[in-house]
Amino acid sequence: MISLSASDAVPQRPGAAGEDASSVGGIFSVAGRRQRSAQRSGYTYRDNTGRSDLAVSVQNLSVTYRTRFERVPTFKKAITRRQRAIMEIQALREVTFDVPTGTAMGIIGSNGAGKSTLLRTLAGILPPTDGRVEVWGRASTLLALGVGFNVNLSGRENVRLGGLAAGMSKREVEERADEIADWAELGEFIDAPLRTYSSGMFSRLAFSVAVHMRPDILMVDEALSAGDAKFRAKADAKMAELRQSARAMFLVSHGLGSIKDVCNDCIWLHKGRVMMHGSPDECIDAYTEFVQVGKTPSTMEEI
Ligand SMILES: Nc1ncnc2c1ncn2[C@@H]1O[C@H](COP(=O)(O)OP(=O)(O)OP(=O)(O)O)[C@@H](O)[C@H]1O
Repeated sequence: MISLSASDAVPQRPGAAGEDASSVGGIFSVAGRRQRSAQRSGYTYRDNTGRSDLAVSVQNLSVTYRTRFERVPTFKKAITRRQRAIMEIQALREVTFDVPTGTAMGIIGSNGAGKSTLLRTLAGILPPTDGRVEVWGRASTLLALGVGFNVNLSGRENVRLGGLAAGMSKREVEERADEIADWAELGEFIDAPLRTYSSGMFSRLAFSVAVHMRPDILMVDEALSAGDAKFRAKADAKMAELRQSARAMFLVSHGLGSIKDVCNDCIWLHKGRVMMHGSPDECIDAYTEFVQVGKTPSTMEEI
């Protein structure tokens, strides 16, 4: 999983070489301003009334990260002159697919395949370097756990912050803050600063905020891994419920079992390219064969 805030990488796109990735996003939920901001760059957010058949359309999408770093090759050169270097990483290469309404799409692939990058681009957090992304409806994303949270604020205050950042009005946030806090089942910790939370408590709060946005499109990136068994069961039930009401759902996971359980469509990415788009069964079969692992209980949980 990647960190949104700590990155010095810049997703490269024509005419925008200096823009910082964090300026178009950086929190677990995206709506309104961020989606409109990304709109200028090949990402188009439309309201959910535009089309009934499609939730997302991705055409020839490429994303390249550009990272600047100081290179200090020798002691002598370090004294005389620092060298600046730029590293380019092509995270997605000409990715094309459509997502009909009602789809729960699993995204699988090895480490570094481009799964999180794809999700972040669909959410409008990263602008495409090339190609187009069209999204019909409000996306609520659960990308990296707790990214965007302020650890010095209480859980309740973060709920309000998260809601506003996700594009909810102040009234909506006030109306739903208690419900979100209750669902997370944090007891009196809800009023304690986040720095006192365990990672599982963090994940409960982040998940609760994301799913209570009543998103048209829900994006989940291995978010449930930190929760305990009871929380995972509750989160699974919530995801099943959302799958009925949301226009589409995306799930990135190394747990192939959850992809199989939750999803009805799948994409297998490898080195930024789509290797296969098909049913979860087909993609998991091809992927496990490709990486030469059997479908044992442990590999279905984690590859
Ligand atoms: N902020 C960044 N700056 C520079 N390169 C990045 C950044 N984030 C991702 N990358 C690179 O982009 C490629 C795709 O990364 P990404 O995180 O999308 O893969 P992933 O499939 O989600 O991996 P994992 O399963 O390990 O979480 C990798 O080569 C990675 O090194």
